[in-house]
Amino acid sequence: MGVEVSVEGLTKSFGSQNIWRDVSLTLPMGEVSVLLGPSGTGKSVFLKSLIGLLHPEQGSVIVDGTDITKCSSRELYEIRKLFGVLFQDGALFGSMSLFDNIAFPLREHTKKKEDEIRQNVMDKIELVGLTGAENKLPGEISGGMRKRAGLARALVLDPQIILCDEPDSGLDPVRTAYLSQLLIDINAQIDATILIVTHNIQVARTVPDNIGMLFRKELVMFGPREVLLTSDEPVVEQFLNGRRIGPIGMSEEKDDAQQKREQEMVDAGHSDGGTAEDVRGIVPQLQATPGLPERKAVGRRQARVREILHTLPEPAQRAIEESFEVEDAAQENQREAYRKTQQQPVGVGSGSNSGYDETQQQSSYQGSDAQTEQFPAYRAGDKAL
Ligand SMILES: Nc1ncnc2c1ncn2[C@@H]1O[C@H](COP(=O)(O)OP(=O)(O)OP(=O)(O)O)[C@@H](O)[C@H]1O
Repeated sequence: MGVEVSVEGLTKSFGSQNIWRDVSLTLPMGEVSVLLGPSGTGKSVFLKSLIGLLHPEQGSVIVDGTDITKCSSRELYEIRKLFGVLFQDGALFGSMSLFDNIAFPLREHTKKKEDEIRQNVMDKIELVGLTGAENKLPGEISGGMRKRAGLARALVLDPQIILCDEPDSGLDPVRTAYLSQLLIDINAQIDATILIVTHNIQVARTVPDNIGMLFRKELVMFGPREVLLTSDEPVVEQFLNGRRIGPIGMSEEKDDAQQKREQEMVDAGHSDGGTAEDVRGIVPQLQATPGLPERKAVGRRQARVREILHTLPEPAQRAIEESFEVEDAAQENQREAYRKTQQQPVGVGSGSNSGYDETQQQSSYQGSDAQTEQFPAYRAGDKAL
């Protein structure tokens, strides 16, 4: 089960360069959250601050009751075991095979025997669709494969908190869709608290329970995904639609005069670079693959959000009510499909029509062959990625 991460008044600078200030948010236990923000706003710095790799000057980060900004290095070492982190570039050791890279945390942090380590590592390799590539060096595989190897390594200690820094960067849209599904399925199976940093709007719209956004050295919002997705804040609207027109510039700060000049060009018929379609608004959140347990986070989040509903903007309130209806129906389907996988098959020829379908049965997160069905293309061969 995941643990809550509570950030209060966090401020980080490098020398005289302030990155962000007074950031407060809570990653609810077992929920999936996404952090958005233009390049250079300090999203990676934020992730690194959550695991104590960087040291903010002010504020606190409470993980499982411990403030990691103030604890001893021994306590920090223990707390870090709760985390699985997928760094932006996979952060693999170039001289080690994928197998040894993925085994590294187990050899470093546990006393498991080699045959147990092998089993665990091969399970994770299969989970992310890298079977057959375990003996390759990171330099011999594609960027997308490195990313998946990094995810396998992040999962190998069965983390309670998973941090993913741009898991989709370098992946094509189809592989990104598989990765999104994989993250939701992992959440359903181990109920881990997940934070994903991404620029991918499709991921932001379909994966998380909560979304936050960093801009101009501040957290401009963080909350239920419907709040940001229905927001008419200019910065949110511009970011979601990928337009040049708005407060975000090529460098982060854009002054009023530049905004005015660009608006005049667009008014005169020049494209603003965005899609014609407005991509704000709610689309259904991804559900766990049928046959897996329901995501426990869904019910907990509904209870939590109901309590704060009256404090949210009107459009978000409406969108949340609608989301709840869709979620309730989807959860019921999920439960029903899961129940079927749990039923014992009745003897052949007994005339049973229990609906049990062995081909649908999915085993658990640990070593499931069925899990890799989420990566059929990968199973067919990893050359493509
Ligand atoms: N160790 C460091 N020392 C000094 N400056 C740093 C360090 N790490 C990051 N920075 C600076 O902090 C700022 C934010 O960097 P960060 O990588 O967190 O941005 P980001 O929002 O993740 O960007 P992107 O979306 O492009 O990955 C940048 O200006 C970067 O140069």
